[in-house]
Amino acid sequence: MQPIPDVNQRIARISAHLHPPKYQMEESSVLRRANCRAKGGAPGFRVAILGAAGGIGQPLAMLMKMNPLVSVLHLYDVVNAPGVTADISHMDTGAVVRGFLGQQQLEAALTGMDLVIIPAGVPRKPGMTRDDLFKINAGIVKTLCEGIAKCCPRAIVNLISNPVNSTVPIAAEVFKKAGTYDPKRLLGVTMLDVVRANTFVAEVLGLDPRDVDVPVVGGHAGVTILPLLSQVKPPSSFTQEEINYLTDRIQNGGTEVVEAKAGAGSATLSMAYAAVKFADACLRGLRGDAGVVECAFVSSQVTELPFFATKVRLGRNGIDEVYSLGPLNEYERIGLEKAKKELAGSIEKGVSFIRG
Ligand SMILES: NC(=O)c1ccc[n+]([C@@H]2O[C@H](COP(=O)([O-])OP(=O)(O)OC[C@H]3O[C@@H](n4cnc5c(N)ncnc54)[C@H](O)[C@@H]3O)[C@@H](O)[C@H]2O)c1
Ligand SMILES: O=C(O)C[C@H](O)C(=O)O
Repeated sequence: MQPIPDVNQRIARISAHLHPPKYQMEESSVLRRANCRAKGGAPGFRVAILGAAGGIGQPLAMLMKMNPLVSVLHLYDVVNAPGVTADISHMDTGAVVRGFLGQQQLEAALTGMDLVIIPAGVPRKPGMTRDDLFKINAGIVKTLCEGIAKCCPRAIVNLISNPVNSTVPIAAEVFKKAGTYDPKRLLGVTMLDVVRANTFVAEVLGLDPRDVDVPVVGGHAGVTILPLLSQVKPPSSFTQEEINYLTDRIQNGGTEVVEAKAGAGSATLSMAYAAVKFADACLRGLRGDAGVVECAFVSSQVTELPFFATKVRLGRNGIDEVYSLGPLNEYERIGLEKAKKELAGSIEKGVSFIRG
């Protein structure tokens, strides 16, 4: 007996859903939502994660799917984006999730985005510096930023890929070349240094880390990571031994994780937590919340260097204000000179990569 036509159509539809064409995740997920009358268009921001299938990208995607400020979440990677997208999309939170695989889907992933978070690129192995990642990650960041300049030039960009001290200048140069550069919208993510500093200082002081605020300035590698222990809140005093221990541990927190993972990568879970904390601050700023202040590596006139990490106030257009360093003690002034020396070279390396 011939099946009646509308049963045939239903079978075809179900079969298409069970066996979606490999490179058409976007179309198949739109179809599925249409058929199920999924509710889209909830108020909120559109966020893309580039490198979403990686060690940072996956927990970051999960945490962003849980963020009530996010209405649309685009997950882009050159591998495994379909699996991560299918998995995350089953979470019963508001954001609509769409996956994008490979360079040919980059533009679709970026179009219309308010915030783009970039954890794409290779991580360190024991014995490597972050600068050793430049060779591979510089090109990745360049390509992704060219896509941003073309498809969502007004998006806020949170750049995680290392070496941050060079990749942020690379991104700025790409945007300048495209005529889209807005220094208020490009932020290198140094939040993990603050998260670590809060944790380690709280341990020493015997406090809850949630009650501690440590400004960390400079950049995101070794001596360029400069915790300002004289400005810790609540106001606290430390012995010289505690200052040496804390400064060293905060500056080498990344290496501590790289060594403990013994070849299996660098910080991913604490980084995803830090990235979400920072992205949430950017989204609250975009929403118009007052007094949203976090540390980030940004275009700056605080020192003679063109980029520097300090506290910044986030608003509807990205960075509303870059704060000065505040009073430093002698130990911090010496640290600042060391940090600036190394930062100058890393920034120049990023700029030259684009300018040639
Ligand atoms: N800023 C920070 O505080 C901080 C902290 C931790 C790690 N990181 C850096 O973040 C980066 C990612 O770390 P991870 O542990 O997630 O690495 P990972 O290797 O686990 O994941 C990286 C992901 O990027 C993807 N990728 C590679 N090339 C791409 C491209 N052209 N377009 C899109 N995606 C691409 C890979 O497929 C992979 O899924 C590293 O450079 C690491 O050093 C920065
Ligand atoms: O240390 C690394 O290479 C990753 C990251 O920059 C970190 O600080 O954990």
